[in-house]
Amino acid sequence: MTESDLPVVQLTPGRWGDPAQTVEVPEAALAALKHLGVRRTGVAVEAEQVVDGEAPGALVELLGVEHVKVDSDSRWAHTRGYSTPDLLRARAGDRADMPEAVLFPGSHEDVLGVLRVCSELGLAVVPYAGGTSVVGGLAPSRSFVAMDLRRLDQVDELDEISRTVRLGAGLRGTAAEAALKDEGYTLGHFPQSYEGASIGGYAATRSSGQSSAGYGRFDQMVVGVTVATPRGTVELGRAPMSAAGPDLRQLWLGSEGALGIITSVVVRIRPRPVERFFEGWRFGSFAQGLDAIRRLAQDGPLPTVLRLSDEAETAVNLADPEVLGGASGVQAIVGFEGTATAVRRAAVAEVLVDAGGEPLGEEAGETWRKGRYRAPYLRDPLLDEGALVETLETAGFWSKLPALKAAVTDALVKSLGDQGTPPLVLCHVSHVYETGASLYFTVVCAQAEDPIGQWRQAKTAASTAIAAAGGTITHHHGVGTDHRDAYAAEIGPLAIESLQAVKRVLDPNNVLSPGILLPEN
Ligand SMILES: Cc1cc2nc3c(=O)[nH]c(=O)nc-3n(C[C@H](O)[C@H](O)[C@H](O)COP(=O)(O)OP(=O)(O)OC[C@H]3O[C@@H](n4cnc5c(N)ncnc54)[C@H](O)[C@@H]3O)c2cc1C
Repeated sequence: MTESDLPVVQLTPGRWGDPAQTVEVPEAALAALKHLGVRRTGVAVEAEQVVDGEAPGALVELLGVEHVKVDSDSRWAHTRGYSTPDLLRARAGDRADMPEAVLFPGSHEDVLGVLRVCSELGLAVVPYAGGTSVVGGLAPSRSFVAMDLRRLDQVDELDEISRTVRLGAGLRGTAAEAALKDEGYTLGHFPQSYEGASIGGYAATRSSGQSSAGYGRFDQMVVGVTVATPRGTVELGRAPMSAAGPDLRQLWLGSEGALGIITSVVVRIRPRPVERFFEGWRFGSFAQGLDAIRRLAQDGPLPTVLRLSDEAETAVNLADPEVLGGASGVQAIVGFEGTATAVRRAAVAEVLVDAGGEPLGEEAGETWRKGRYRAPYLRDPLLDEGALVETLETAGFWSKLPALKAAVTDALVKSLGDQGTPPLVLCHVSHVYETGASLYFTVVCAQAEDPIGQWRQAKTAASTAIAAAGGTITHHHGVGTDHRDAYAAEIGPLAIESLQAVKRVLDPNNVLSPGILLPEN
C-alpha cells in the first residue's frame, strides 16, 4: 500500500484521525508513564449546547442556502484545529472560537463574491482547508464565518510535458494523490497530517512532508497561485522562474489566510516511483548521526526520506532494542523512491558507513514506513491516561543546531520540572538543507491541574530559547495565533509594518483572518 491508496478521512472534532482506527497505548508505555507521575485526571466533559448561528442574507443569496450552514454541528466541526490545547479545549466542552456560519463556495468567483460581501459588512472570514492547523490558525480575534474550501477540488490543466497540474485549494492530499496516480504521477507531499490536510492548507502554511529530502517542501512544488482577495484576483506564475521583480508567489505561500484566499495552485508533479525502499541505520550518538546526514545534505547524494532520531526518541520508538544489534545509539531512517534506487542507495550507504553508520536493514525502515501515520493516533489515548503530549518544531543552520537542540530541551525540562511535571523530551531531524535542518520535539509529561496553562508556560520557555539560540519559531507548522508574537519579534517591526501595509491594500476592511499571522494594527 502507498499513499495514493489511503482513503479520504472525515476528521471529527476533538480527536485525531479516522474514528475507526483507534490505537491503544502499549503496556510498556503505560508503565513508563507512571514514572513521569502520569495519572488519569477525569472524564471528558460534554460540550455545552449552543444555538444555531446566523448568516447574512447576502451570503445565502450568493451561495444558495444549501451551501451556508449555521447549525451547531457544522459550526463545531469547524472550530479550531488539532493542537493539544485545541484537543483539551474540545474535551472541556469549550465552544469559544466557533464560527457563526460555515460557507461552502464552489468556485473562485464564489470566493470573490463572499469576500466582497464580507468586506462590505466588516464580517471576518477564515479559510478552512483540512482543519489540521496546530498553531491556532483557525481561531481569529473576533467573531467570524469559516469558509470551507472542500468544493474547490479540481484536478485540471495537467501538462505532461512541463509536469505540472492545477489543483483546487480544497482538495485533500489523499484525493490529489489518488487522482494523480490514475495519470501515473505523484506530488510526493506526505506530511504526518496527510489523512486530513488539503492543498490550500499546505500552500498557506508552507507545509513540509516526510519525503522532503527528495521532493522538497510544498512551497518549492508550487509554480503558480490564484488568490481571491476583497479587492479582486491575483494570478501569479506564468513561468517556473522569472526575474521580473520580487517573486510575489512567496507573499501568499505561508500567508495563512491573512492576505487572501488561495483558490488553486499549479504544482510540479513527478512520475510515480517504480521502486521504493526504506532502511534503518544506527549511529553511536545523535552528534555522529547529525554529522552524517549533514554530509548527505551538503555533498549528496540525497535520499528521498532522511530522518534521524536522538537517543531519547530512539529508545522510545524501538520497543525492541535488539533492532540496534543490542548496542546503544540512535536510529536513522533512509528511504529511496524513483528509478534505479540501487545506485543511489549504494552511494548513500558509502557516505553513511564512512561517517560511522551501521546498516540495520529493511525491517527497521519498513516498520517506520508502515507506522508513519499512526503516531498521531497515540496522542488521544495518552491524553485519556492523563499525559500531556505535544510537539513543537524549529530550524537553524548546521553550526547552531546542537546548541539550539540543547537550549530547547533545557527550557522544556526546566519549565515543566518547575511546575512539578518533569517531562520526557524527544527530538528528531526530518527536513534537511545544504545550510541547516529542522528540529522536531515531542514532549510527554503528566498533566497538571490546568494543562493548557501548563503547556503555554512550557511553550513560552521553548520559544524564548529558540529565539535566543538563533532558530526560527517554526519550520513548517506555521504562525497562526500561537506564534504570532514570536514571529513579529523574529522579523522585526519594519518587516511586520510592511506586511500590514500590504494587507491594508488587499483587505482594507480587515476581514481576512484578523489576528492570525499578523498582529492587528
Ligand atoms: C497530527 C498532525 C500532524 C502534522 N504533521 C505535519 C507535517 O508533517 N508537516 C507539516 O507541514 N504540517 C503538519 N501538521 C500541521 C498541519 O497539518 C499543516 O499546517 C497543514 O499544512 C495544514 O493544512 P490544512 O489543509 O489542514 O489547513 P487548515 O488547518 O485548514 O488551515 C491552515 C491555515 O491556513 C489557512 N488556509 C487554509 N486554506 C487556505 C487557503 N486556501 N488560502 C489561504 N489560507 C488558507 C487557514 O485559515 C489556517 O490559518 C500536522 C498537524 C497534525 C494535527
